[in-house]
Amino acid sequence: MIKAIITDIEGTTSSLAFVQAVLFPYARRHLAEFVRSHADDPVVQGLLADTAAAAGQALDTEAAIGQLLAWADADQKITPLKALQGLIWEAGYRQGDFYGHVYADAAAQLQHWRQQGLALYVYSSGSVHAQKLLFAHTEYGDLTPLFSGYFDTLVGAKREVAAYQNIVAQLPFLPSELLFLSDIKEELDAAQAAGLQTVWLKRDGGLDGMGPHRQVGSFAEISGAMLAA
Ligand SMILES: CSCCC(=O)C(=O)COP(=O)(O)O
Ligand SMILES: [Mg+2]
Repeated sequence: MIKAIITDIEGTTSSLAFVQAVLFPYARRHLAEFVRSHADDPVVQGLLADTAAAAGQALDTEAAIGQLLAWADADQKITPLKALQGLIWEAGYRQGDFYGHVYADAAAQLQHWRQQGLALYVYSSGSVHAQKLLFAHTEYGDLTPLFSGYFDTLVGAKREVAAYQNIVAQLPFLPSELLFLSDIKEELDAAQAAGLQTVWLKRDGGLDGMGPHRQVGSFAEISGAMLAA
């Protein structure tokens, strides 16, 4: 029986288009100026050091900016880039430049599950800070009170089994009591290999019922029977 649900964001609770066409371009547009204007901020300095280390570069602000932009263009889920994106989006949310997109079916079902006593968690490549910002600024209001915890790439990459094992180690549930929701098959494969139950969100259709993961087109199709299994 499922006791807790862990959800992905992009393509699962929230539209791919919002992340790809709103969030990522906003962060890219402001990245160089943000880094230069926060060069004295110890948090940003730490992220630049992490960038140089990950890239095998000497520590240099302009070289780090170039590397971060290259990772952003390739949608590389490198931890210092994801952390920096979160810091840049904070200003965007605060100024009302955009809302955090959450599908209506996801907002409704998350509230329903919470009322039923299920624990809810997020696992996204976006930093925990970015996750909280998104769910705090939705058109349905602040959804962060629904969640008991957040995980990002600090537990590992989403296609690696070890990441899900690390999450399980931090939660008071058996792996089989956890349901992981994602739009990416490789993430679901990794979660399943760690013993979690899985549901594949296929929001663009193409449900074929094939393979090891149950498939749905929206959160509304995640039935009580799936949670009782
Ligand atoms: C936290 S919102 C931005 C999502 C993001 O940065 C990203 O890379 C998408 O990753 P996900 O694991 O949610 O598919
Ligand atoms: Mg996703």
